[in-house]
Amino acid sequence: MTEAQRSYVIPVQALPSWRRAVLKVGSNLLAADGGGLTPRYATALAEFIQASHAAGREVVLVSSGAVAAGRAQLRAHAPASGDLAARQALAALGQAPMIALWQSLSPRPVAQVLLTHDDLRHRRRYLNARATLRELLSLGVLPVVNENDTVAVDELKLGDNDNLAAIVAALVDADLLLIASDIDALYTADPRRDPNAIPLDRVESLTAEVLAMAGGSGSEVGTGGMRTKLEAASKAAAAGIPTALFSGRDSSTVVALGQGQLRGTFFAAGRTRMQARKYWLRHAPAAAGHIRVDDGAVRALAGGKASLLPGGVLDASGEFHRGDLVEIVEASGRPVARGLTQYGAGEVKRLAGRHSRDIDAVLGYSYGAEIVHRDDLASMAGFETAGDIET
Ligand SMILES: Nc1ncnc2c1ncn2[C@@H]1O[C@H](COP(=O)(O)OP(=O)(O)O)[C@@H](O)[C@H]1O
Ligand SMILES: N[C@@H](CCC(=O)OP(=O)(O)O)C(=O)O
Repeated sequence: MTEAQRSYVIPVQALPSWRRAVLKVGSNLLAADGGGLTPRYATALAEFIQASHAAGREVVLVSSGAVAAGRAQLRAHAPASGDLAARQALAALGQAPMIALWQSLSPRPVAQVLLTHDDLRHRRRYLNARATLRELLSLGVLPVVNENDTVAVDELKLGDNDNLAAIVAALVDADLLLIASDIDALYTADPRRDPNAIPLDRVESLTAEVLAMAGGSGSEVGTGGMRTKLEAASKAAAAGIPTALFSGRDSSTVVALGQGQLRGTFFAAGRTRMQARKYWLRHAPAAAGHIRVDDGAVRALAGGKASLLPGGVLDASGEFHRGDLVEIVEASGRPVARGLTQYGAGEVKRLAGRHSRDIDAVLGYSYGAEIVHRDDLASMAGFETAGDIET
C-alpha cells in the first residue's frame, strides 16, 4: 500500500440495529503469524461475540482455520497444500484445534457445526440444519460453523467460507452478515497490486463494476480473496441481509462494532429480509400441494404474523413432503397463503385438528409445534389480523 492509501481514513458509520448476525472469520486472522492458530485477533472477536450476547443479540460464527491448524500440527511433515486430499486431511486434523481455540476464548459452550453447500441445497437437510442452529442459539450456545471439508470436494477447491457464511445468514434469518478480514474495506482495486486503489465505505448495489474490483486472496492460507466476499455480500443482499466488511486485525474497529459503529464497507441489501422471503414464497414455482384450513386459521394467517398450527388444519391434498412449498387454502379452495411445510402430506392429514402438544403422541416424533412456521409463510395480499392458530 502507498503512503496516500495508508493515510486515507475510512469514515465510521452507524450500523443498522441488529438482533442476529453471522460473523465470518477467515484463516488469515486465525493463523495470523503464518503458522498455526493464534488468539491474537480472535480474542477481540470473541469478546465482541460475548458482548453482543450480553446485550441480547445472537451471533453465529463461521470460522475457517482448520487447514492452517492441521498444517501446523504436522509441521515439516505437512503435505503441500495444492493436493485436494491433503487439504481435506489437514482440515480434519485441524478442525478440533480450531474449535478448541474458540472454546478457550468463549465463556459459553461452543458447538461445532459442519456443513457443505450440498447439505443446504437439499430441503430436508436445510430445515434440519436450521432447526439445529436455532436450537443452539436458544440454548445460549455459540455455534461455530465450518465447511465439512472431508466430503465437500468442490467446495474445498473453492475454499469458500465467505459464501457459506452468506447461506448460513439466510438459513438462520440473520439481520446482518459480518465479514472480518485482513483488510479494512473493499478497495476500488486490489490494494496490493494497484497503488491508486481507494477504500469504499458504502456499496448500494453489487453491480458488475463493483464485482470487477475484487482480486483473489492476498495470502497462502486465505482461499477466497475479495471476490468470494463480494459474492457473499451479493447472496446476502438477495436474501435481504446487508453485509459489513471490516478489519479483524484492528481491535478498535472490532470494539466499535460492538457499539454499533462500522469502520469498513457496508453493503446495503436493497430490500428487507422479510420482503425478500415473501417475494420468493409468492413467486416461487408451483406449490407441491394444498393444506385446507378453517375460518379461524384464515383470519389468523391474514395478519402475516401467525404460524399455521395443526388445530386450524382441515385436510391436505397433493404429494408434498417436509420442506416443500404448499398453498394454504380456505374451505372454499381460495388460496390465503403460501409457505414451506414442516410436515409431509400424510403427517398433516393425521395432525389435522389436533393440538400441537399432541404431535409427538400422534406421530411418535415432532419437528416442532408448527405445520408452517410464520417465518416460512407469506399471506396473500389483503388479509390483516394476527395470532397463532390453535383450537
Ligand atoms: N478490491 C479489493 N479490495 C480489498 N482487498 C482485495 C481486493 N481485491 C483483492 N483483495 C485481497 O483480498 C484479501 C482478503 O481476502 P483473504 O485473503 O481471502 O482473507 P480471509 O482469510 O479473511 O478470507 C485482501 O487482503 C486483499 O489482498
Ligand atoms: N474450511 C477451510 C477454509 C476455507 C476458507 O474459506 O478459508 P478463508 O478464505 O480463510 O475463509 C478451513 O477451515 O481451513
